Amino acid sequence: MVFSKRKMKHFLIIGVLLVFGICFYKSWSNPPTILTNFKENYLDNKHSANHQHHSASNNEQQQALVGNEFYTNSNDDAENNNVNILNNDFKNELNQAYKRIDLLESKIKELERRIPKKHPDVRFLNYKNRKRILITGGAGFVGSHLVDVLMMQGHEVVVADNFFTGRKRNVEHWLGHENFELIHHDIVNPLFIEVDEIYHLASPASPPHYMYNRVKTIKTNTLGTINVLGLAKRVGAKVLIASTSEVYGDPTVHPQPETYWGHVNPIGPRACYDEGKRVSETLSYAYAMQENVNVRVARIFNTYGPRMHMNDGRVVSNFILQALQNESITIYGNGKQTRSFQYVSDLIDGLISLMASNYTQPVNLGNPIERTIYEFAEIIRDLVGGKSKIIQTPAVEDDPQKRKPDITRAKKYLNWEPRVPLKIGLEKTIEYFRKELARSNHSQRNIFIPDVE
Ligand SMILES: O=c1ccn([C@@H]2O[C@H](COP(=O)(O)OP(=O)(O)O[C@H]3OC[C@@H](O)[C@H](O)[C@H]3O)[C@@H](O)[C@H]2O)c(=O)[nH]1
Repeated sequence: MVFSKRKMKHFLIIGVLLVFGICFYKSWSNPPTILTNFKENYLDNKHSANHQHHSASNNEQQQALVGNEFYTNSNDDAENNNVNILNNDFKNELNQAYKRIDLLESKIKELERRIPKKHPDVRFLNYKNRKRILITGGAGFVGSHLVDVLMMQGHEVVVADNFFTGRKRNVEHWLGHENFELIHHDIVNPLFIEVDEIYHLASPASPPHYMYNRVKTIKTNTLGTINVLGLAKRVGAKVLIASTSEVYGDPTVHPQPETYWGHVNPIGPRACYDEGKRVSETLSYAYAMQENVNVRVARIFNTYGPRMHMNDGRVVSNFILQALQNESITIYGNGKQTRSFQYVSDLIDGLISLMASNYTQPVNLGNPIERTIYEFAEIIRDLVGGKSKIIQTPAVEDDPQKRKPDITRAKKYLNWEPRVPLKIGLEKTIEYFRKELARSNHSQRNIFIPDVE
């Protein structure tokens, strides 16, 4: 049988209408559970709302329809329970989603705070006056403050750091600046770059840090210094070696002038650092005499200030953190041992003056105002204003009993002396640690591990 095109079209339309009709009838007479509930309850509620609550506003009626009561009016308990569970699950999920959004927002805010809005305005130096300066350990406490000053002066600064005690955070405000470069490099391995000056600060400096891996501390101060002096020799750079008051050991001369040869235990727990620095000085003068390398040696005394590590372990950070948290302030030994503390900005001025000078012998850089460790604990407790007790714990081995720099040389050849009073410097440092504590408590609370798949 042959149908015309027109008839075929009619059959097709009738067929489609039939299929739709059957589907519609089925879904209305036997709809899924939730639809059934909705249909019945909607009609029931509408009916009772019309008859019993004529005065209720439209708003109230709507709330009755969409709220929990909507489901509790159902006759089918099992279905009703299922719907309640679904409803609670949905609410829980929604609450969790809100919490996650809150956490994400606080995380984003924290990240935004860390993105520098704009680099600090540095001075412009012309090609003739601008130097390319390498700072080993430039992401550390002292190094990063030196970076700031040299960058502000308009120089090009290259930081090489292995981030053992240094932190990217200390220099992150310079990342992306055209005059700044950060290299993840351990100076125990040679470095081949072109520079005019080198500040060699790379080495852990706090006793617990330098004792943590003694062999590595010796390598850094011997092989590391050889690599720096070799680089200086190759490219004709001037180099400043960061030495330490620890080269005087537990001194028998007081205060300590640079001419004093020291009193060091070569096999004691501090030897990796103090003997390491003594070899570092020896290497510097060997390269100066034999290879004509232009060296400067700074003997740095106890220094404190912002950007010290929370886990630094030295007396200033320990006492401040203990006082801020109302914990006991722990003195190692009887507290009669002395130290002289300089603020970090004074040290940076001294380092830059020494590099710029023609003076090639070692120079002490430190604050000559001496205090016992017990006095120091009291000063910090009073400045912080807490109620910490001051307690004594066992003395540490080979702890130098007296230390105070003779700064006659620095005054004479560098025209340098410390300017920041202890109280002012400590207040800035306390403020820094207060913020660090708040920050670490905050980030501990907000540890966020996304579980989105
Ligand atoms: O919690 C503490 C920490 C330290 N101390 C004492 O405080 C004094 C200073 O100790 P630090 O650990 O701060 O530093 P030290 O003077 O021993 O060594 C420092 O010397 C000069 C720098 O070159 C070095 O950075 C560092 O080695 C020591 O007598 C130490 O025993 C405490 O009584 N309690």
